Amino acid sequence: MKKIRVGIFGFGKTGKVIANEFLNDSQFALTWVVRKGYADHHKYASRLLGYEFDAGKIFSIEDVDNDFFRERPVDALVDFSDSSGVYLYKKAAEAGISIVSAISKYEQEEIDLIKSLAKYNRVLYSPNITLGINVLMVAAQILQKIAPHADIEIVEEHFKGKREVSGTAKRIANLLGLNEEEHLNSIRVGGIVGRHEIIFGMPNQTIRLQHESINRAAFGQGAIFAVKCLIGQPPGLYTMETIIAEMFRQNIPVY
Ligand SMILES: NC(=O)C1=CN([C@@H]2O[C@H](COP(=O)(O)OP(=O)(O)OC[C@H]3O[C@@H](n4cnc5c(N)ncnc54)[C@H](OP(=O)(O)O)[C@@H]3O)[C@@H](O)[C@H]2O)C=CC1
Ligand SMILES: O=C(O)C1=N[C@H](C(=O)O)C[C@H](O)C1
Repeated sequence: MKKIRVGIFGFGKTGKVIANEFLNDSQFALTWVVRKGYADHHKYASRLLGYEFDAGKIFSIEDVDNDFFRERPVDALVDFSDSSGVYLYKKAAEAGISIVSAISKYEQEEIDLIKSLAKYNRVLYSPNITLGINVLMVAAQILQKIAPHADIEIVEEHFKGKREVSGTAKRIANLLGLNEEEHLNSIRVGGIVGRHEIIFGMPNQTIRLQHESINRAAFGQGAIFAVKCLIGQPPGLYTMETIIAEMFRQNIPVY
């Protein structure tokens, strides 16, 4: 069976784990990895991750010229780099490559660029690409409608070095119509990969919806799920939330 060819932007804390998940999935062929600098330039991500075969040749963003995507065709580009990577998407989209962006925080200009590419290509954007957090986001919106008077607070916990507020938590606040300044609480401790909790406070009961990524492989499995979802789809802007919401609709229990 023809493998799904994937190229990855980013080979940092998360990108390395994402590359490993794709290398471990026989349905995929990791074709290249693009990173910002020249570290490990033209080495293979597979070898750096301990495999005995060559896959995922490493390039720098400086190598991504007008012919890069045509000379190294893939079916999907998976981005775990930096918001600046979005400015390379147009070349990929014009080469017919589906785009899965897992960048957690974009400025409006970058969102607008992604929307413009979605007019003629498949683009999936997800600030948190785990299956679990997107189930939590859909469930929270349903719960808010069921209990419209509940007090709601968001707590996000990440590793000590994460400077920015969680893009996931910002997205949750936006979905629930909450003021981030007032209802989003950030904690930075140790090596926490990512934990998000939405607390619904009512007079006589509290409901806590919580998701914890205990290994960055969760993001890799989410990216694999996302790439597979885009196969065969028409051009458009997709999100994990819309895909999971449809799965909710199809699986609501009937009593
Ligand atoms: N949506 C989701 O579920 C998740 C999203 N993320 C997001 O992924 C991003 C990366 O996170 P993390 O791995 O921790 O960050 P790191 O800083 O550890 O790694 C960033 C990587 O991106 C590379 N890079 C930077 N700029 C570019 C560019 N313009 N083009 C290509 N590569 C580039 C860096 O290259 P170099 O090595 O040369 O410096 C590095 O390899 C963040 O935005 C984070 O929020 C993370 C986890 C989950
Ligand atoms: O930087 C990270 O690691 C993560 N970033 C995303 C965010 O900011 O929401 C998603 C995940 O929580 C991990």
